Amino acid sequence: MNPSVPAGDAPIPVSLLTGFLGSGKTTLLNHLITQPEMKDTLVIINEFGEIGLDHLLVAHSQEETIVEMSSGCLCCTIRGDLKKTLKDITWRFAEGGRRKFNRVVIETTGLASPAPILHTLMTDAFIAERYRLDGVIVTVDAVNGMSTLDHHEEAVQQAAVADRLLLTKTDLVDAATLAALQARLRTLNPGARQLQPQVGQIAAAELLDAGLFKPGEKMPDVARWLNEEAFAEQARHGHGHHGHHHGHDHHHGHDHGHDHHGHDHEHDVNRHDDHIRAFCFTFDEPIDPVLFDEWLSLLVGFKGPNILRIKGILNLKGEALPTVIHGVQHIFHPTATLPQWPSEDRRSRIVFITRDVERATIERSFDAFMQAQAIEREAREKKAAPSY
Ligand SMILES: Nc1nc2c(ncn2[C@@H]2O[C@H](COP(=O)(O)OP(=O)(O)OP(=O)(O)O)[C@@H](O)[C@H]2O)c(=O)[nH]1
Repeated sequence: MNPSVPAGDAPIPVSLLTGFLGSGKTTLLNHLITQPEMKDTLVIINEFGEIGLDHLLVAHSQEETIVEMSSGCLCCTIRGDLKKTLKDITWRFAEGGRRKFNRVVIETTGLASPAPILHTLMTDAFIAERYRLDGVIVTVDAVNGMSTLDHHEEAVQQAAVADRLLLTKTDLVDAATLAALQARLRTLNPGARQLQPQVGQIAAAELLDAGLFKPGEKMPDVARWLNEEAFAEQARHGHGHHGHHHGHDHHHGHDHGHDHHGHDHEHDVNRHDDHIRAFCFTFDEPIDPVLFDEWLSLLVGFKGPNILRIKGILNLKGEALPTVIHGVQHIFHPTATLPQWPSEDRRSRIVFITRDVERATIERSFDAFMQAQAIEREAREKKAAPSY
């Protein structure tokens, strides 16, 4: 982050709304756009060229339809390239030289992993300078959620990178079904806040400003953002990643004509989740910034696609102030220095959500790297020292 960027030019927060087909994204958006908090928000509905998605808010979803809501929220549907749209809108939605929006919500089709969109936001120089990811909001249908997670890896990936997990259609399931889904999602992604909109009804404030930096806020709420407590809590309960809901009958008794999973698929349950790990690392001692950077580059170089998300606060040697890191797979937001430590706790803390990467692998790679570097340094120092 560049602190010299004047406040007026602060990057525009972008929320990504995604979730499996029919999980309630449109219903949610229809409620959101009427709220005063959404004034000056540009909602982009990115259909990736798909047809037949019937969006209530745009009666005829022709290419580039733009609708202005009475709340002041602007909505447009795009079929093309999101990158191009994000570039175009900075001037297309301007009046008298002033941008007409100060926040963007992107709703995307439910079938994809969100990683490519997150990468677009973080890597394209033009976009990364003007926009910043505020949060990933994922709708999970309480009726079909279990089955969707069982059968579609993209759904597992969506849940794993979410900042907010919205459990929709909870009115249609019993308490045990809901509890099992909540527990499964908590295992996948302990840090995400779980919320339950009722037929799309939820306050926009619950979803927006999910990122580290809030407009107008000097000191970000690191504890809320990192939520490492939730990771620790999850580890204490210790059921890690295996079939904690196996014994439950998540048949919910409603016949929606879709539910033929259950007993005969029991062995398949959780097969995608089995790959996902969520854990938090702490380092008591300040970390050498150069070594840390090298280690992290190595790690993401080898394991990049499987490191789904990293968030962390670092105590770097020689730095009085904490540094925050935030990455999605091998792509990192520019690191930021916070104006002060958020609490007495000066340890470095990093939360990881990974796929097929064990906590021990990361731990060992860190230790091995640091040790190897220490040995090399010692050897160099010996060489340099005068011999008597
Ligand atoms: N009972 C109930 N129905 C809901 C709820 N939320 C959404 N629905 C219904 O679920 C269906 C699908 O919702 P949509 O909002 O269209 O879902 P979507 O994710 O936008 O769907 P796609 O854009 O096709 O991926 C609609 O018939 C909604 O009315 C809820 O909380 N309770």
